[in-house]
Amino acid sequence: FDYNKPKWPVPYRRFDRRPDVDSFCEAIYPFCPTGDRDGRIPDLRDSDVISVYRLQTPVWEFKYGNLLGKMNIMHDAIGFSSSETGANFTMEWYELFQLGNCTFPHLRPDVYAPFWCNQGAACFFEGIDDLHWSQNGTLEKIGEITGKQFNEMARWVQNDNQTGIYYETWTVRSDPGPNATVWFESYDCSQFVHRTYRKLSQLGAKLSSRTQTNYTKIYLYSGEPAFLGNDSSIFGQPAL
Ligand SMILES: CCCCCCCC/C=C\CCCCCCCC(=O)OC[C@@H](O)COP(=O)(O)OC[C@@H](O)CO
Repeated sequence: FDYNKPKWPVPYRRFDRRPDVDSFCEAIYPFCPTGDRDGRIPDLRDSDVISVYRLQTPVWEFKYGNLLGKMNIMHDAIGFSSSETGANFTMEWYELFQLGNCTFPHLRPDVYAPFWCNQGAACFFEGIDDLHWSQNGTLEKIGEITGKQFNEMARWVQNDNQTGIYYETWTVRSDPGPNATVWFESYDCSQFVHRTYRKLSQLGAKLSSRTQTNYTKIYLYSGEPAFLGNDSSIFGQPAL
């Protein structure tokens, strides 16, 4: 235990590689249908000038319009537009098996521990669906970056995507008050957008929004969590 490191929030756990998904997990909609199967991101010319866009729309907007937007349940993404080629791109991070699977586990008859289908991943694809983002949300230019900065960001996204695997819907804190302790941060679409903005800023990009940007959080309030052990020590699944 490192007494110099704050105990809370518990750091998000990263992994060496993304595991195969269990066939038990079913997606209602295919994940990243028009993105590259291996998550590749095209290399742009270093001298290119890329416009960067803040994208926001209600979760499931393509199916329910502004329904969840009325409850401020919003999805966040980033858009890019190359001045040299005119190509547009959307980059977002979301669940492989939808939000419900990342918010609540399954109880399976043959498995003692709660079973999660909660992988999330980055999705990069050509095109920006202007209407999808602008009609109930936001599509705002927030800056320009060079092709070189874009390419370095792309390499960072691919490593981030191989190590940050599990979507976490809940932000867990001690109480609703302003001085609450955060026990666990969420790990969702908006966190990816924040990490990417931070990486672009580290690469020297200047990004700014003319309007206040609000991000969706759902809170779970709890006393100080105690570590109980891992699944096998808690749920005692006999060796299969
Ligand atoms: C049986 C359904 C149960 C649903 C339970 C949901 C309970 C949680 C309630 C509120 C959650 C608030 C936190 C959600 C953060 C949303 C930000 C985010 O991570 O969005 C990612 C996805 O949810 C967005 O999904 P889509 O709208 O499908 O967008 C993907 C689309 O853009 C692909 O092109």
